[in-house]
Amino acid sequence: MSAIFQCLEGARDPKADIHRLLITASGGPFREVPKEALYSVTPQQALRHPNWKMGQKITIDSATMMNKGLEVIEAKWLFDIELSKIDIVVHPESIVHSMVEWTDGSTLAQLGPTDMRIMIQYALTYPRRFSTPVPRLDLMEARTLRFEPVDFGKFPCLSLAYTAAEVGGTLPVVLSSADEVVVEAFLDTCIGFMDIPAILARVMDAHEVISDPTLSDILEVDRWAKSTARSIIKNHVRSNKKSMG
Ligand SMILES: NC(=O)C1=CN([C@@H]2O[C@H](COP(=O)(O)OP(=O)(O)OC[C@H]3O[C@@H](n4cnc5c(N)ncnc54)[C@H](OP(=O)(O)O)[C@@H]3O)[C@@H](O)[C@H]2O)C=CC1
Ligand SMILES: CC(=O)[C@@H](O)[C@H](O)COP(=O)(O)O
Repeated sequence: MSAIFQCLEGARDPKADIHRLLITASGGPFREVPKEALYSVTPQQALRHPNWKMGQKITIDSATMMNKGLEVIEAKWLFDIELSKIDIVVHPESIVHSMVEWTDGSTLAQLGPTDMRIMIQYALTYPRRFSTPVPRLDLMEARTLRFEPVDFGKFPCLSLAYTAAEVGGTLPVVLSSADEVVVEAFLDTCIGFMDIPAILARVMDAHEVISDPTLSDILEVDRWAKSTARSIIKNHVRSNKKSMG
């Protein structure tokens, strides 16, 4: 989001002049793994992010690409941009941290080393910029910047996030809260990697959306989503045990 914010700096009328936001995603550890293999990947494999050293939850979210889906929801609200103007592009190098394409065909990109300390420092020092201990980006070393389309079929969490963003109300709460529980269940090897989107879809389907929620509605929906995810996981584990005899 810092990258988008930086690309928007100085724009007189961003809402009118933006053609689309391009949020970059590394593609995670399974970018080149065939979909059928994802049913048997382990938490250890999912935690091996190719570029970023992050916490366990966000690292699994990067592997399912839910992290990028959550960023789409963030961007919609942070920058007040309609969903149809928010695209994701896979960029394995994680050097371009996102881009803004303008109505005149220009595209502004924010590049930098793959290190969050720069983005966090800029959030603290804005509008000034100060030196950091982070090694500088060397494009002569990077040489190639690749961009690939997102595979929505392989990463169903992305479509769930776009659906939550489209429907709005309390559905993004359900997605985010249930995701916490489901990711934990995967890390605890209670469920498989591809059970993550399957269980999230079931929780979302079971939810009656409140379109204009109060804070207490949101807190209650957070509780409901986590409890519903837990009971689906419990039944899932129980039926797995039965099928294994
Ligand atoms: N790391 C990165 O490069 C990036 C991170 N982010 C975002 O930053 C956030 C943190 O990421 P990261 O540091 O990697 O994650 P970690 O899992 O390493 O850290 C999460 C931290 O949040 C705390 N926490 C979790 N739940 C709660 C809660 N309910 N109330 C208060 N604190 C809580 C944890 O505390 P405890 O240790 O006690 O569980 C832990 O200290 C995430 O939202 C992630 O999406 C975004 C972009 C990049
Ligand atoms: C650094 C940052 O903002 C993370 O959100 C990072 O983008 C996660 O990696 P993915 O691009 O693989 O989700």
